[in-house]
Amino acid sequence: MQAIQDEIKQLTDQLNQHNYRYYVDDAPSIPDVEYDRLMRRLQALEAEYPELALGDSPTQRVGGEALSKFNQVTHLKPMLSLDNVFSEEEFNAFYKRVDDKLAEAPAFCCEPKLDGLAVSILYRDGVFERAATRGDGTVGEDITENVRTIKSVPLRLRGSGFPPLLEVRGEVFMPKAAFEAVNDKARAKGEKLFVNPRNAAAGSLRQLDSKITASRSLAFYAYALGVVEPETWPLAASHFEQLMQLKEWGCPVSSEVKVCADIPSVLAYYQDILTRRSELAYEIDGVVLKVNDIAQQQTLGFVAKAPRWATAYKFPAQEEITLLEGVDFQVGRTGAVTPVARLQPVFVGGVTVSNATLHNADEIARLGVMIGDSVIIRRAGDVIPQIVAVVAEKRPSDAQAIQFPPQCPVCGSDVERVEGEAVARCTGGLVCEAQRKEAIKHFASRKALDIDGMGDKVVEQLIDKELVASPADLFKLTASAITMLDRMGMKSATNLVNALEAAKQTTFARFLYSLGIREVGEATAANLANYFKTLEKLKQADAETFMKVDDVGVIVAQHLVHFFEQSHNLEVIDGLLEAGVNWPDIEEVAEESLSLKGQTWVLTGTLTQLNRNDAKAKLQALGAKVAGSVSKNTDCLVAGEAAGSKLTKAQELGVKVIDEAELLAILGD
Ligand SMILES: NC(=O)c1ccc[n+]([C@@H]2O[C@H](COP(=O)([O-])OP(=O)(O)OC[C@H]3O[C@@H](n4cnc5c(N)ncnc54)[C@H](O)[C@@H]3O)[C@@H](O)[C@H]2O)c1
Ligand SMILES: [Zn+2]
Repeated sequence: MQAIQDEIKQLTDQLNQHNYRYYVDDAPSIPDVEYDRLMRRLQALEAEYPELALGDSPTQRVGGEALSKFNQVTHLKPMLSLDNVFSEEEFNAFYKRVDDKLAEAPAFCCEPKLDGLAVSILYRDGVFERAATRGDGTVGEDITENVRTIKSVPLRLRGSGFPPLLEVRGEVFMPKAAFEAVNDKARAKGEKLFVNPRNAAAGSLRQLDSKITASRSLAFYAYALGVVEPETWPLAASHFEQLMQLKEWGCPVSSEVKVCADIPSVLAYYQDILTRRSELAYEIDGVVLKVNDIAQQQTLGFVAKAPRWATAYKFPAQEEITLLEGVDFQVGRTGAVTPVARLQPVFVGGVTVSNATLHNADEIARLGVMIGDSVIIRRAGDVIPQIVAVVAEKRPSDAQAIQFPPQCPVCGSDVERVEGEAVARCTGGLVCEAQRKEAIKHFASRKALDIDGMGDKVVEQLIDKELVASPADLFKLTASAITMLDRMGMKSATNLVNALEAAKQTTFARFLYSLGIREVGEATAANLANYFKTLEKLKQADAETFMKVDDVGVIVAQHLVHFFEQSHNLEVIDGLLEAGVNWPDIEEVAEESLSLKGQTWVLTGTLTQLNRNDAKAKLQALGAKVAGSVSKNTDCLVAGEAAGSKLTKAQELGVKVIDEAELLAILGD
């Protein structure tokens, strides 16, 4: 008996604490299902041992206290909660309880259970007068100014026939799109996110500054009449007709509201809404089933905190609680190292979830999550499962911080995280199995070694069939090996071998670019080639020397140093040189003797003989800077075929313009 008493006390305290966080702070620390489990346990104990129920039992009370920062409003008629059922069996039991008390079988008005918060809005002579939260059901908070900002709430009723005093009750909620937008904004600022649209709606509505509420895109659906004065005012005799009446007066009502006459049609309604749940523009957590006939409702009456004539038939939860057992690190095809949460498997959103992405180090820091923590998982619709919060009070004493591995779990290369960047990356682009396909696609691409016929599909097959593991392997391919690929005859295979042979003849700039060093694009590669002239000199450079090159700042310099420090990268380079990749020497010319030294050139239109990148590299080799747009500082514009706005601008500014033939002459080609 003592044990039961202790458990009741513990559950009561716990639930009251959770109520406070949920209703007062708008910041629940456990998911609703967990709360519902605790509540059901307490209800079961109190039913068995009524004498042990405590005076402050949450089973007997609605919601939470009204916040004192708002003016308080006493409701003219209490705002109650709803009982709930979680299964067809429980629904049948509810139906039976209702049916037993009625002379005639009930029909139900079925409505989506919007996941927001209840508000009461008073209209006097059709004019919006006052709005309040439900609060503890008796006393709510005055949020008139905030509700006034919600566009779907009418400030004046339409038409005629409304009573002199009309209370409209309904749900204020945040549509899914607005929820995503609010959280995206908060994420960008590194602020705390709202766990779900309900919390976002509650947090946005219960603001002292109604400007904040106005900025949050809240919406409203009416779902009931409250007080009507005079009481004798003629009203429709069914709940559904009353809702349609509200709609005529200008109050928005969900278009999903429907009357179902028997059990099978109620169950079909439930299934239908559940199936379409993820398509709806707003979050719902079930359907609400209300005895439609008002006279029947009156016969049934109320229990402590809810009507007997209605119930919420809840959907499977989209948020659950589980344990973070560990974190694995996955390497993506671009080298991004992504932490993936390994979870104790949990059934949520209709599936069993055992993994969730943790995105990156910033996300881990924002959540403050540790291994061993209890975490709240959210899986809504087809969206990938997310860890939305940590249940701080459940943290075990041996919880461990999440450490990013210093080395790539796939290839062992260093993992680097550049300051100011969220993503950590494996630096072994050329050797990392995870990145192999992307690295070799890049190596073969047009601006790199430009291997004709070596498209993405070909690269993927070469790697999948294990014909190629590193760039140097490409040059060992024989035509007969290549014919093993899909749709590769002897002729195309021979062409590809020839293209590989031709691609060995390259330029130093292209070669550097082909290595895929982070943030070394073609322009930077060209600048590096021109500056260092030889691979030997470049390999030995330190960060300071790299930074003397145009376009190379601290970060790129670090990437370069890091790249050439790692022996496996040097091995790949040696392999390529051995395979015969070569380039003409860049002549050691005195800087001053460069013919285009100090000039700024711009290329536009289509060049027919040279490709744009080669033209650029050659101009740079002569000392010119090649810019992307024309300004008064431009020395010369090369206008290819079909040149457009840049040509017009150059002419306007009086900049010298030449065509491709003249360019070729200057380049000496
Ligand atoms: N996670 C937590 O810590 C925590 C704490 C407290 C409460 N809760 C959650 O809140 C629930 C209890 O809250 P509650 O008392 O507000 O009950 P409820 O949300 O289960 O049901 C009543 C409410 O449903 C809403 N509603 C939506 N659509 C409606 C419609 N068409 N017709 C009528 N009402 C509609 C109204 O706001 C009404 O007040 C719990 O079951 C739990 O899931 C969670
Ligand atoms: Zn790697």
